[in-house]
Formats: sequence, structure tokens, C-alpha cells
Amino acid sequence: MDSAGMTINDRSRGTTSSRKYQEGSSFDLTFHDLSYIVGKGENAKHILRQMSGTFKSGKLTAIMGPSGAGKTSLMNILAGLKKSGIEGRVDINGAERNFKTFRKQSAYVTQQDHLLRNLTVDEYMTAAAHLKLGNTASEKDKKLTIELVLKTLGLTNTQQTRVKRLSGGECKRLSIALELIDNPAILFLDEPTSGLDSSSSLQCVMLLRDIARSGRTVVATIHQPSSRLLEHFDHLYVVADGSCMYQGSVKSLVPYLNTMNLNCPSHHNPTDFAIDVASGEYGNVLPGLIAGVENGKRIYQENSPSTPALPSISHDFRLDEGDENDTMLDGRSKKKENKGKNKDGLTYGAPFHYQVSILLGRTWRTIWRENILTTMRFALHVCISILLGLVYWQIGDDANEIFNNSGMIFFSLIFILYVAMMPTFLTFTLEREVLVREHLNQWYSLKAYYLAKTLADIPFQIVFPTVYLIPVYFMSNQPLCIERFSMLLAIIIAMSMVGQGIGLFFGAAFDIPVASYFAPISCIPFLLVSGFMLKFNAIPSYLSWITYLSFLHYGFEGSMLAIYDRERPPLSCSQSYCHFRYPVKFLEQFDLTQSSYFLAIVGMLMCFIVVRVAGYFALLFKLRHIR
Ligand SMILES: Nc1ncnc2c1ncn2[C@@H]1O[C@H](COP(=O)(O)OP(=O)(O)OP(=O)(O)O)[C@@H](O)[C@H]1O
Repeated sequence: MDSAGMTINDRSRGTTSSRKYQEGSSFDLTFHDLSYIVGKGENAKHILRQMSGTFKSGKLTAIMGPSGAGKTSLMNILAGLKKSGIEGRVDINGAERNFKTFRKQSAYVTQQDHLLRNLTVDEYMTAAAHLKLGNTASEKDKKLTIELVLKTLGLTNTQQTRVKRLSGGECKRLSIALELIDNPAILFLDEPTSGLDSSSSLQCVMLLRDIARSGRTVVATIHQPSSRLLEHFDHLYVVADGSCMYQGSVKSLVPYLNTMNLNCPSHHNPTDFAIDVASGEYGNVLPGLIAGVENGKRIYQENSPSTPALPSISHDFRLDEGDENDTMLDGRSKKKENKGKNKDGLTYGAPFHYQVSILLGRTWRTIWRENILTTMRFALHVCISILLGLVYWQIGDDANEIFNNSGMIFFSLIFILYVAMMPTFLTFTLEREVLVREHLNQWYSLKAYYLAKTLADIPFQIVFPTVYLIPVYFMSNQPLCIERFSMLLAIIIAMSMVGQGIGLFFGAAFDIPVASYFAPISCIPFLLVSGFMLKFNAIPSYLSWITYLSFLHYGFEGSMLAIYDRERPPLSCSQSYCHFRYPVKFLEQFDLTQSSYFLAIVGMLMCFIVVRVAGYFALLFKLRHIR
């Protein structure tokens, strides 16, 4: 039987390794007296107040409540994304949650679908499979897993479509599909229906219910669902002002409110009614409602006494037999929490070098597919180079034009710096959101991502400066000496890399408005102490230390030495006296006679390392404080 003809159940009966990725772990998630406090002392704010609850495997749970009630905070704490300011306990199958294992076994689908727009669905899924399933799974298994996930999520027909051409609903399903590849036991979704029309929302919720039916615990925050949408949820948890005002089945919500003399008006959407109650529009009824379910310790059941939700955890939850054929995720054996732990002791699905190589390929592909930006960058380098060549036509060997010539070289350094920096922070601030989503879900380590990003950019940082330098060098008649050309090229490439590093730092640390203002301005102090605007010995001694940090200082020094040092023969002079006929005099004028080209290169290299490391830590800080 060919792979396309195989059914879902055939797949689950496949090879051992194939089954490994189709079997799901299932966890019952319970939390006890969970409080979340931000700020200290008088400014302390209680976001969650001793809430309890239980979300069972095999069920689709909705966390509902008015805006600001604490739904996202609760879900982020349960997903293990928030760790500080928390009191209380989160258990998995009755035992205290181990953060590291838990993060590996769960997946988080963010509200916004931050996806790389230029990849096709298939390329995205393949990269995710390589990263999540690692290099020990066979290509065949990965392909089968991808086919199954896409089939289950109704994305088979979009396999060759680029993400930027997908509809909103398809993007949402792709976000879910990417996280299903490694078969998480718990799926958290933040407002999965936001931005979708009613039919796509319904489709999405039905899909989530199917996923839950396969044995997973699926928890979604949902703002104000229609009653039709809510019907598909198995379990409802209503949050009001940081407390639980209802926990139970969807159909028991209205009867529960009735018990508190809160009667939903006829023709009124019960969900809207519950939200109005939670918002305090029906008076001070919250304390009674919260007490009715003991702030989440009990599950309300109509016509029978409320059952305690805690501490007894259902370990024998069973699914209807009829569901078995419905989904791809047939593996419903209850794995123990630590069963999915990588036997190699790796935190991620793939080893470090494999992560780097997959990310490198993916990054190259996305840069290459940004063809408008890439072509424009290429054209910009060529055009500016030719323009400069025309403006400074054949001045390179003229002693009278030596200041114009050095100005042209210095301008080239600044141009290369900015043209590397600007597109980097503009594109990276967007790509950063993709990194956040994927890193949250443990696709790869930040180190692997950062190394791949650095390596992927290197060819572009070599090609663009080279393309720039060739026309202007020859048109402006610089010395026809391969050694001098190479020395100048090395300085210009280093400047491009520093510029790109600065762009990455600002893109990592700030959002676009702040980055686009501060990134260009941040270079001005370094420009002032470059040695071109002001001679080195004229810089006040208390500011001279900045010269050691100034990549423009090293760039100017290195480029002048490349062109005028090394016993360059006298320049041509069309007048009776040319003060700078001997290039060494020009170097003396700029206090460069004691300078070393080698040290200039080392200085630039150090600046490159400093900005790269700063970018890494900015990103690390951002990832740690994202939620
Ligand atoms: N770090 C924080 N510092 C101060 N206040 C915070 C912090 N995090 C959350 N809050 C506040 O806690 C409350 C609950 O926030 P949360 O995002 O959990 O609400 P929500 O129910 O998800 O709202 P929405 O549906 O509008 O997204 C809000 O009033 C929010 O301003």
C-alpha cells in the first residue's frame, strides 16, 4: 500500500518508530490554591486569588471570563511560562509538576499566528518535524507524521502553498499542526478563535475537540464565544476577577447561575449573561458564585451534589470506542509524565548541530525568498557604488584630491554600516515573534537559533560589500594592487557585519518604533570619535576611551592604512606643489603613522563579537520577560 493510500489506523499500526510519534501522552492537570501577585508591598496586585481547578485529559476545556479577569495569566502559569510571583501548586496526574518535563510534553499556541511567511506549509512542517523529532527518526516516519497531521487538520491541499497565501483559519490550523508534530500531551491555546469568522471558529473548535478526544488535555482561553461554539467544549472554567466563579459542563452553567437567583433572560446568549455576571453587572453576586464551586475546588453538576474536583484525580478516564477512528492521534495510552523524556538527556528534540543545520537551511530559504528585499539591497549597493564612482571619478591618485578621496572611503564605511543595520532590525523585530513562539514550544535552543542566524547572514555580508566595492574602487582610481583592495574589502565586510550585529541587537531588544529611532542614533558617538571628523589627539582625554569601542574608528584607521600605508609611491600632482604628494604626510595629518592595520581588524572583530553577544543577551532577556 502506498503512503497516500494508507489510513490513519494503518499508520498507527506501522513501524515501532512510526508509532512512537503517534502515541499521545495524557495528563490530568490540577491546580490548588493558585495565586499570582505582581508588584511588591503597597503596589502588590493580586491577579489570581487562590484558584483551584482540574482539566482532564480527553476533554476540551474553555477558560472563559471578561477581559482582564485573569484567563491568560492562569493559562500562562499552567503552561509553565510564568514562574515568579506564584503561590499554590500545579499537579500532573496527582504528582507535582516538573517544569522541564512538562514543557516538553505540552505545547502552547499563541493568539497571533507568528509564522514565516515565505515557507510553504510542507517546508514548515518538515523543518518542524526535523527539529522536534530529531535525527533519530527516519525520514519516512517524519513524512508519515506530517501527512497525518496535515490530513487531520484539513491542510493536505495547502501543502505546497506559501504561508503568506493561507487564509486566517488555515494559518491557525497550521499553528496547531506545527505543535502536534511531536504529539504533545497537553495543548494550550490562547484565544484560538480570535480573528476568525464564525464558521472558521466553529471548524477550529471542532478540530480541537477531536484532538482532545484522542486523549489529550486541550485548554483554550476564549473571550466571548457564541453558544453554538461553546457547545463543543466539554468543560467550562469561568474566571471572574482572578477567581473561579464556575467550573463544570457547558450545559450546567445556566442552571448553576439559577441556583444563585441569576436567571438568564430568554433570547439572551447564556455566555454573554455569564460574562455580564462575572463583570459585576448583576450586583455583588461573585462571592456566592465563587463559594458555590469553592473557587474551583468543586465541579458543579446539575441535579446532583457538586463533585469535588480535588484532590481525587481521575486516572481511568476513558474515551468512547466510537471515537477511535476519528483522528490521527490514536495513541491514547497514558504515558507517565517522564516517559517522553529524551533518553539522550537532551532538552530539545534534536541535537545542537542538527538544530543549527535545519535552522540554517530554513533561514537561507526565507532570506532568498524575500526576493524583493534581497534584489533591492543588491541593486542599492551597485547603484550607490556607481554613483559614487561618477562623483569621485578618477581622484584616487591625485594628491590634491586626497581629502575628497578619504571622505569618499569614509562615506562608504557609513553607507555599508547603515545598509546592513536598517533591514536587519526591521526584519528581525518581526522574525523575533516567530522565535518566541518556537522557543516557547522547545523547538530549539536560543544558542542554536542565534548561531544559525549569524552563519546564514555571513554570505550576504560578504557578497553585498564586494559588489559595492568593485565599481567604486576602479572608477575612483584607487591603487591597482590586489593587496590594498583586499585589505579595504576586509574592513568593509567587517563594517557590514558590525552593522548587521547592531541591527540584530536593536531588533532583539526593542520594537520597530524605538529601534528605528535609536539604532541609527546610537552610531553617532562612534562617528564623532572615528578620527575623520576630529583628529585622535584632539579628542578630550576623558572621552578617548570611546575610541576603543568605536568600530568607525577602527574602520577609518584600517581603510586609510589599506590605501595610503605600506610605502605607497608618491601620488600624482598636477600643480607645482602638493602638500600630500607623499601619502605618509596624509597619515601624519590624521595621527595614523603609529597605527596598525592588524589591530584595526582585531578591533573590528572585537566590536563584532561585542554586538553579537549583546544581541544574544538582549534576546535572552526578551524571551525570559515575554510573558
Ligand atoms: N505583569 C503584570 N503587571 C501588572 N498587571 C498585570 C500583569 N500581568 C497581568 N496584569 C493584569 O492582570 C489582569 C489579568 O490579565 P490577563 O491578561 O490574565 O487577563 P485576561 O482575562 O486574559 O484578559 P483579556 O481577555 O483582555 O486578554 C489585567 O488587569 C492585567 O492588566
